[in-house]
Amino acid sequence: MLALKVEHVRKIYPSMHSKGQEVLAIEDVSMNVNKNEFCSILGHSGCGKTTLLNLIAGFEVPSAGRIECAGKEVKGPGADRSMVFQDYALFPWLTVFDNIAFGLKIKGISSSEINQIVMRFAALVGLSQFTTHYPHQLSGGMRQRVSIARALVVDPTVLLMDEPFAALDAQNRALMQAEMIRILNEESKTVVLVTHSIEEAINLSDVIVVMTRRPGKVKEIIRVPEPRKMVEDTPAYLAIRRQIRDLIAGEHDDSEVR
Ligand SMILES: Nc1ncnc2c1ncn2[C@@H]1O[C@H](COP(=O)(O)OP(=O)(O)OP(=O)(O)O)[C@@H](O)[C@H]1O
Repeated sequence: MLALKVEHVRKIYPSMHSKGQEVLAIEDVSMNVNKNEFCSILGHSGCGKTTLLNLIAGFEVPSAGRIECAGKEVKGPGADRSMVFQDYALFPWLTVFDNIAFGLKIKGISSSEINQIVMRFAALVGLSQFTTHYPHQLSGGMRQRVSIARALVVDPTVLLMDEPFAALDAQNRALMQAEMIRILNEESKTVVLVTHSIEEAINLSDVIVVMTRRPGKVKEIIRVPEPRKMVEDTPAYLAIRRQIRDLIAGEHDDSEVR
């Protein structure tokens, strides 16, 4: 079953530098993500990865094409899609509990039910002991766990993640990748992840979309042979990493300002 359908999507922005000019960010992007699949988007800086994610989130409107989430056309932000940002985007004046509860309070759910759901998701991300803490009292990895719990608590059809682990050091990044696999084993979800890391994409994904340089188009869609079970440095792992590296390295700079 399809969770997400992106059909021939184009995005043109007005240029931030030259008045009257336009930037063609992505062109004719089509991709499907099945329910409970993990899809990563890889490509050079500026190829339009965040643009694509923002279009799926409904923060931006496509200049052409169409996006559907669970069969419904995306026309703006909605509770069926939640986003995890690189900088966590937590509310600093709210506790961990209230940050996680935020989306539920908007839905008008009773406080006893909210309590139950928040504690379940706090446990899922390993923060049961920290629900009364404030974001500034937490490490980067813990803040990102709060952000993931806050996004999952509303039971979105698609979880969108924009370089969620990029601000973490290498050790915490590896830890969060392992945590993500554990969380998804307990709480099946459709995920679209934007990342710069080929290894992160291989470790987490069922499917990897490699984009061309700007204007970003789909260069290749690669299925990971053994999703979330690939062992680093084995021949199969090295082969897929080489394939993706070659695809990205083979990209010449054909960026244009329209
Ligand atoms: N709001 C905007 N207005 C004008 N141009 C924009 C806007 N947002 C993005 N762009 C341009 O669109 C292109 C794609 O940007 P985008 O941030 O989507 O790329 P990216 O692949 O996510 O980059 P990075 O990997 O560096 O985060 C870039 O040339 C960028 O300058």
